[in-house]
Amino acid sequence: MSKYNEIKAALLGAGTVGGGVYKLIEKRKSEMPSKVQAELTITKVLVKNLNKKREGIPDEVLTDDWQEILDDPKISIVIELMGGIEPARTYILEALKAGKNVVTANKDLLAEHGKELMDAAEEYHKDLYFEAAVGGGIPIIRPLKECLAGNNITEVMGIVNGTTNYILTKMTQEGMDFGEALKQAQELGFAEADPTADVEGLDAGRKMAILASIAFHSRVTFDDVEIKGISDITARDIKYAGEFGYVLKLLGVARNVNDKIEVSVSPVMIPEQHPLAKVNDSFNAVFVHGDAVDDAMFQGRGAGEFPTASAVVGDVIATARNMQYDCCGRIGCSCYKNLPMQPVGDSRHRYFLRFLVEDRTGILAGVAGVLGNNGVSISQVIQKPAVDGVAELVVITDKVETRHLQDALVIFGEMSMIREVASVIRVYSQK
Ligand SMILES: NC(=O)C1=CN([C@@H]2O[C@H](COP(=O)(O)OP(=O)(O)OC[C@H]3O[C@@H](n4cnc5c(N)ncnc54)[C@H](OP(=O)(O)O)[C@@H]3O)[C@@H](O)[C@H]2O)C=CC1
Ligand SMILES: N[C@@H](CC=O)C(=O)O
Repeated sequence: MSKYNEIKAALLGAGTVGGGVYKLIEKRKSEMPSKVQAELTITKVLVKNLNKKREGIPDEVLTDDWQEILDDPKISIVIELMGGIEPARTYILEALKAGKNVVTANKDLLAEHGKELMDAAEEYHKDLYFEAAVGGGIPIIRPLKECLAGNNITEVMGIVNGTTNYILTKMTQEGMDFGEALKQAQELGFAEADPTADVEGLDAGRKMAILASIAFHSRVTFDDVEIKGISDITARDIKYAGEFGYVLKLLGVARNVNDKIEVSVSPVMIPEQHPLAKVNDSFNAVFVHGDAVDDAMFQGRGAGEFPTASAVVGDVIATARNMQYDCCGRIGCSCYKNLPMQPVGDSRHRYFLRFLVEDRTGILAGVAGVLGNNGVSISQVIQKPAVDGVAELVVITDKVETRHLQDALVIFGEMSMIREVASVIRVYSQK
């Protein structure tokens, strides 16, 4: 019989991440007494389908009955890895109310109901950790909440979705088509249950809402984030990016500009020499700018079984340690400000515009005229010869207020010389 007491935990979900967490806790089992002065055991695993074969998880711990976990007073940590809003939200609230600590990787839930969950954790003095919800295996939540707590953070920016970074990397480096790259990302366990959330930027939007809330101490929800995904990105856009010396990435940007917050997710052309341009495959990277630390960068695998399990198990160990010292619930909600959001039209960016135009003279002058009349100046141009009567004109603008570009786009839509504005993509520029 062990001299240590036993901390019992339950897993909700045994998919990509849940399976990884079970295996990683088993792998570290013998070291747990040294790490947390207790044995740590997963005694129950909640799943939907009891008949599915689970590699590495014994059948006897599986259950499809949440009540069995909730009613078990010996289970003191609930690890939610089912995903989605319901029943995850209800289960977490019930677990906290029943006096159990919670670890989750569920960004969908936190981006929408973060305040409600935090309030419940505070009310019942329990831990609610969610390191894996942003950046997979990268430590970023606790560094922001704890290590960087002495800073006034004004910018958080980075690549926060592994699936889209994998897709864009494969399209750029191997000329792979979008569908094939997405299929591979799904097979590798990076993608969400519905990969639309990845491809359309929703997953990254949820993560940026969570990061911005923590960084700026003001609640930002998913609805506050301006979002554009990568489903419209074509091989031609990627090729032109290369011609101009850029690499295309799905970038999340959160800024506090004079106490107004702007948060966006969109494809951005990044200079080839920028550190983010070299972050490939399922890797994520997050830049943080604080008044004391200056610039800090966090990089690592942003998705997948064991990178994500790494963050979840770190949270479970932190919770177990807090339990030993009776200090659960010490890191609660840090949103003590109520800052307004900056309207999207006010934000300033450079843009890449790709036009399909009639094959005749005067097109560049016409396009430049409309842009100029709306206060948009051009910094670079590429014109391609016509194929089947349609020519291509590509311009990169200087930094403009987004509303001015939007006004110009309306006028382009009415010009007969312009067949289509095929792409409008942001180009990276310093603050
Ligand atoms: N995959 C990744 O790389 C990352 C995922 N995350 C997040 O982690 C969470 C889990 O993701 P992932 O492991 O990929 O998801 P999966 O789809 O692979 O697994 C989900 C698991 O939850 C179970 N489940 C779903 N709904 C219910 C329910 N109503 N009752 C009981 N069990 C249920 C499923 O059961 P069954 O097996 O029976 O179907 C399955 O075991 C999500 O919130 C996701 O956003 C975070 C970071 C990275
Ligand atoms: N689907 C997500 C998984 C991790 O959060 C991603 O691809 O980043």
